[in-house]
Amino acid sequence: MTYHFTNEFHELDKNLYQEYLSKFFNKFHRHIAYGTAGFRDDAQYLEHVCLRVGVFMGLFAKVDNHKVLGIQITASHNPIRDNGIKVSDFDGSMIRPELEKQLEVFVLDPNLDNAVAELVKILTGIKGFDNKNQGMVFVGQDTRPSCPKLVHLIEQGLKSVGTLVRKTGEVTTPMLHHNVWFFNCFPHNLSRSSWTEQFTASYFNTYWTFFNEFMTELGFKKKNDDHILLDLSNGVGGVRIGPFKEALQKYYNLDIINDTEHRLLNEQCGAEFVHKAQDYPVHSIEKLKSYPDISKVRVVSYDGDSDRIVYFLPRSDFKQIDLLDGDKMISLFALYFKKALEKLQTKVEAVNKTGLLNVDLKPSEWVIGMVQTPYANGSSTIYLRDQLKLTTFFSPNGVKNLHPNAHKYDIGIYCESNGHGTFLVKEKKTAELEKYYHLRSEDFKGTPENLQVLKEFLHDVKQLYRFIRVQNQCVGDSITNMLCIEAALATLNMTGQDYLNLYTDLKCKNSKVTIRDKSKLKMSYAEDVVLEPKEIQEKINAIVAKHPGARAFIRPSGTEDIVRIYAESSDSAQVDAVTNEIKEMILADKSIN
Ligand SMILES: CC(=O)N[C@H]1[C@@H](OP(=O)(O)O)O[C@H](CO)[C@@H](O)[C@@H]1O
Repeated sequence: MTYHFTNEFHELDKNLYQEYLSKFFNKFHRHIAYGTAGFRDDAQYLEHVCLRVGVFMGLFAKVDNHKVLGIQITASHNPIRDNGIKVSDFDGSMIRPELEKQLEVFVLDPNLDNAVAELVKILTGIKGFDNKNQGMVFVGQDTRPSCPKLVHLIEQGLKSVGTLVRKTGEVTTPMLHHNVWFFNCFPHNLSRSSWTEQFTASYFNTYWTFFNEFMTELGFKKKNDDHILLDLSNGVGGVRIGPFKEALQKYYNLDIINDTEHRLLNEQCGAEFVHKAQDYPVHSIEKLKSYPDISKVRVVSYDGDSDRIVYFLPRSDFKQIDLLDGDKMISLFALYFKKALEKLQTKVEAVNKTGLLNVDLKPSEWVIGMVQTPYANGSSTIYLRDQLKLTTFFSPNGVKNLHPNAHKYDIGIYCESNGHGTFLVKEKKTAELEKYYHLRSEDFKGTPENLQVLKEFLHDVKQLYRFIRVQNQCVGDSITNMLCIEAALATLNMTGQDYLNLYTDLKCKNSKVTIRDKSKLKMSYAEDVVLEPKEIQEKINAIVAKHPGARAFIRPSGTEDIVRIYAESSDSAQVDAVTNEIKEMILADKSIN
């Protein structure tokens, strides 16, 4: 194989690339796709992929000489032997769709010259691209043993095209995305040569500052018998929770389990386990038994890289849990925003009558859009659409699909049922609120009644602004979602039980089955109808028709070599029956086996 990078590429090291490529390409013996959340596989098959992703991102980084891109090595909820690669665009969100497709082509092309030439053609069409630029990429990792080697290969790929690398060490995936967003999009005093820990510290400083202000303004006081028990899935969250753990004691009695045994990553613990098994994570029961009043406890589980979160309420017999999943979380956020906007509208009208301020905010016109996947519990959609009267939209699975759909609304709230999601508020809307953030009623002159109206308006507008700033809007983030859930519950004066009672979940089951070739299944846009082979969907329809009130679908997983089966109904026996019948039908079907 020969490589003809042009000399124009800054500090190009062809030999370095050649050496690594010959060593690792032969291990690359199977098709690898950019799945639901980036590349993911058994770590031993990712060496070549890392090298290629490094070259790709190194070239993409040359679009901007002053900004940075990000790469995170993690396989999130997967077993410890797996690993994966997630990539961040300049705005801190997942890489733009056109380049995501190209990245897959780039990794699979056996001819590197070809791959580079094609990529450069595309990058040339992006404003700012200049192959003499020296880009920079932040590279983070989770706690898996395979990470150091894969990070090293990413680094070699980046360096081979002359791009600068800043290794941020063990960080959660949302922290990596935050660091990129913060450096590129938020006002700060850092430069590319600042200490890595200064970027990382910005994460705590940004979100904690706004949360702390929010809770202080609310007058929230710690209650002695309320406890939060945090399960960190033995993942990278355990490495980075420290400052939050300490600071949060101001408002909550917070205990942490499953934070340091990294070799037991995701085993019987964490958000994926709790969501799928609907069971207590390991070590939680002993801890729960030590609390005086279990009805006052909320258990919170993060996944391995801390981008997903679920809550649950324990029961006194420790046999079942009451799950508060991603659908419940966004229902709470929707309720918070709906009430906050309604209240703010009345405050705007009142303050405008005082003549002290001329406020041009129109909160009642802001559009809140809810984006869910077909895995969303049917009851949540009914609550959001019929009770809260909000727009609901169904997107394919995977944050990369939900996120852009949520961008269409003034406030776009999205989440996968498993707890992966966030809310997005248009920058223009956030700026409209920010205008009032530094105003103080003490600096105005007027009657006491008018000043009181002004004070109340400023309180509400600032609280809404702070709430928005507590959220990491790049990707789903367990830490910031937890802060937002707690801030919303405190504002709405809701207990864990009130949160659970927002609506009653239908019974549901997520199961998996392995077939010979999952790629034979061609799916509809939202991935809940099998388009090909047609007969499979007909058979599913026939099974579901036998169980009135049930809903079920199958879809090939984008992160594992399996097909997922989802079934829901108000009757759990029916859920089991539908699941089993679909499972048997799939295993017996010759067209996919
Ligand atoms: C049903 C389900 O839980 N699917 C998960 C899972 O994707 P699959 O493509 O279904 O394997 O992993 C993704 C990445 O973590 C997550 O975004 C998604 O929600």
